Amino acid sequence: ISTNTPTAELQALDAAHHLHPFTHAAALNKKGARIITRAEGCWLTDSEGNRILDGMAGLWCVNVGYGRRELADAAHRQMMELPFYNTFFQTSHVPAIALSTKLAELAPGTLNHVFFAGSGSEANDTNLRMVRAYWMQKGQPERQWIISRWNGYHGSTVGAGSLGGMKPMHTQGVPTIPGIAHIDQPNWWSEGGDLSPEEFGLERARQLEAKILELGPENVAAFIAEPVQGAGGVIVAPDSYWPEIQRIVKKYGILLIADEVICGFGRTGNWFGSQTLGIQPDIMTIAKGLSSGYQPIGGSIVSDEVAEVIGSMEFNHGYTYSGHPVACAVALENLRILEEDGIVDRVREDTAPYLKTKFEALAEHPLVGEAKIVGMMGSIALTPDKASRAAFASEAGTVGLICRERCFANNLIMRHVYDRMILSPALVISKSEIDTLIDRAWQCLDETHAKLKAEGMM
Ligand SMILES: Cc1ncc(COP(=O)(O)O)c(CNc2cccc(C(=O)O)c2)c1O
Repeated sequence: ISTNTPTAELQALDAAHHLHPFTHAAALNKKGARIITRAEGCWLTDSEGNRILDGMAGLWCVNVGYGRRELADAAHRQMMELPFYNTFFQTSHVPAIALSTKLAELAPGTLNHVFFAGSGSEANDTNLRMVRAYWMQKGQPERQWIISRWNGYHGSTVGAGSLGGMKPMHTQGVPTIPGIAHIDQPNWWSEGGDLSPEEFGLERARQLEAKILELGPENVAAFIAEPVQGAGGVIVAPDSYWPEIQRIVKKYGILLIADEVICGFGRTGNWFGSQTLGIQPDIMTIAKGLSSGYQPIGGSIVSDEVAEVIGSMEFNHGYTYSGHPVACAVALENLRILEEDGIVDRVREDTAPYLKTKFEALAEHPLVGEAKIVGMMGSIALTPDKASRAAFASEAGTVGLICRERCFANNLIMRHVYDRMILSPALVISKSEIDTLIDRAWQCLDETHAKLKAEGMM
């Protein structure tokens, strides 16, 4: 089979043999998957020849856009030179050395050491083991608890899935692993009630201090959080949140892990979301934009202090593909493109401000309650009543799904998270493509609104 195989045949084979992530297979197989065959810049082509504007950069990851030949060439060169060797057993290789050196240069503060993995989930599993080992090595083995947030997302391995706060992932027969506690998320739109955003931000941040005191400060190892929650619906915390979190982690001397899998590599207008939000983490989780998704790679960038402690023991952890040479070579070339094409600077100075103005104007639509965007990651909250910030009477996600279907019908990809619509385009999106994207978003919202009224759903 090939990209020229008829769609129906591809869909039948897909239904017969291929199991998809986070999918109800029987339902998908009834309608058949959409087959994406090619992509260029911000545009996808499917097996029916439709050209689709990808408002999600794949899965928040194709930061430099599709079709960058330099990345394919980097992969080919490396494959011809050294297609694989491991970094276990006292060995290393140029791609892993070069990439970790580049990341140390780009990362803020003393974040100068990189432990590689094949994905963001695996990197967060590294962090789980690393922070526990760190405190054992420091002579405080009772510091076991790791605190994270409900509706935070840190991946899908058993460890990362436990760190995350997506309850449906904790109810499939694999409970969360011991030693992980969750506090509430800083989602003012859905959970702020009558508090102002500023009051709410402080209240939610202070849940961390309350949880630390409940567990006993001497028993707490770390706090993990996304600078801006991504898969949770692009939840932008009120301005009062992060300074308070920073104060609390410093006060109790616990490690701060910033999960930059989505926020990293220009997504928020700086190299890292931590820089945009004013966070000083001890560890940063990276993946996605690290290679723009052209190769599977993730990692943990850790501080001099953490590296020194971990480095004074046999750290019994790692993966076959930790520092895979081809993945590292492609990631390095990807960072070179981001830097030399000035993409991160142009996002911050030019295209993100342009997008922000047009994106926030979506809040004028009758269906849209709030529109929040940081750099190139934004979300709108759909609501039947803006003033009360009410949820729809239908099951959460029903309206979001309708709107997503309207997007596909209009050859635009936006993700829905319950009844929020998400945007996270490639960082190379042009102003005219932003105009097209926003025009289509308005169209989708109008069609969704019409459908809801026709069906008496609002
Ligand atoms: C903040 C964060 N941390 C870790 C991971 C896990 O990375 P891997 O998937 O490479 O193991 C993620 C991944 N985020 C992610 C992955 C797949 C789908 C969606 C979605 O929003 O639909 C989001 C993420 O967003």
